[in-house]
Amino acid sequence: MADVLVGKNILDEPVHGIYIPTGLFLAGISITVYMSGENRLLYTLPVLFSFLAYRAYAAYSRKRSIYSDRWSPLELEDKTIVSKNTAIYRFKLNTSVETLNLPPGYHLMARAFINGTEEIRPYHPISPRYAPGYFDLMVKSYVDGKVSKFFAGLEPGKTVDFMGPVGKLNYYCNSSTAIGLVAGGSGITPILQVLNEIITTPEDVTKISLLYANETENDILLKDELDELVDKYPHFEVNYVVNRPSSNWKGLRGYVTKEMMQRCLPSPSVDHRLLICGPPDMNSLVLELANNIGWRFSGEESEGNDQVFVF
Ligand SMILES: Cc1cc2nc3c(=O)[nH]c(=O)nc-3n(C[C@H](O)[C@H](O)[C@H](O)COP(=O)(O)OP(=O)(O)OC[C@H]3O[C@@H](n4cnc5c(N)ncnc54)[C@H](O)[C@@H]3O)c2cc1C
Repeated sequence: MADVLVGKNILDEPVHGIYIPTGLFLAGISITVYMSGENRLLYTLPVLFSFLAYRAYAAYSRKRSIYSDRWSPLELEDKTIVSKNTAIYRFKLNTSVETLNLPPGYHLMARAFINGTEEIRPYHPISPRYAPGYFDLMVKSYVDGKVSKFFAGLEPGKTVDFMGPVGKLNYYCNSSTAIGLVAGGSGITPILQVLNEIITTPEDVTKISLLYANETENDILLKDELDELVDKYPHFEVNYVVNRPSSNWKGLRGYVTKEMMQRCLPSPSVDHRLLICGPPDMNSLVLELANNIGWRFSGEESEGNDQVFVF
């Protein structure tokens, strides 16, 4: 899996950090020796070999930032408030060229010690898979929540322990012709990962339809960003459904219904998939409706290739 590199950091990357300077150095020495006939310049070669040894050591001793079998503290770089109870937290990876490279639908475990007790919760990063040097978590804080409230109190410079990745979903480019996504509240996070994966892969032409349910219109997370994506990517569409809307709300109202699913999402078919992430009650309701419409699922915990997948 290839990592994205930004130009200014290309020399930090192991291969380029060795080949490019070596090539330039050798070309320079060869031309100078050829033009001047001064063979003593070849005595500079030990300098080159020392440089190569240093670059190779630096490249191979570089550590990954997150492991699946132990906790790693990562520094909060930035925090962006997106609604009254939700913020995006940007964490730094160990180097500016490392990418989290998390498959869509996979999450990280975050650990906090609250009143001396270890608390562990899962979170789905929402940044693009190959974002260099960082990843973003979007966390909704609950008044009586332990870890989500701990996040809300974090300031840049503080660290949080992470472990991962964890997950099951198998997604391959163009493996379905159309995908229906149903999200509720902060359940939008894994849905954004799948969406990101599809729209950042130019050859992926999967049609994506999102039905996003919330209590009020103020609870809709990243609405402007989602609407922008609809304008930019013709194969993506979104419908919002709000349970307690204001009188100005022009979108869908109430809880998700069978008619909404039939109108806003692809129909059940072997070429189509349905991915669902919301609070448990909403997931149960959507699965029941999906069953009525004709989607087939095992009724057990979702497996990676399931046509109907609940995160
Ligand atoms: C696979 C997975 C991925 C997740 N990814 C994200 C993510 O990217 N972003 C994110 O914000 N959350 C995500 N969550 C939820 C997250 O793991 C925590 O459960 C959430 O942050 C609350 O933890 P807490 O310790 O603050 O609350 P807890 O201390 O565990 O719960 C305390 C109280 O908080 C309230 N509460 C907690 N969770 C909910 C909820 N879902 N709906 C309504 N009230 C609730 C309830 O009143 C509850 O009694 C994910 C969950 C799973 C299973």
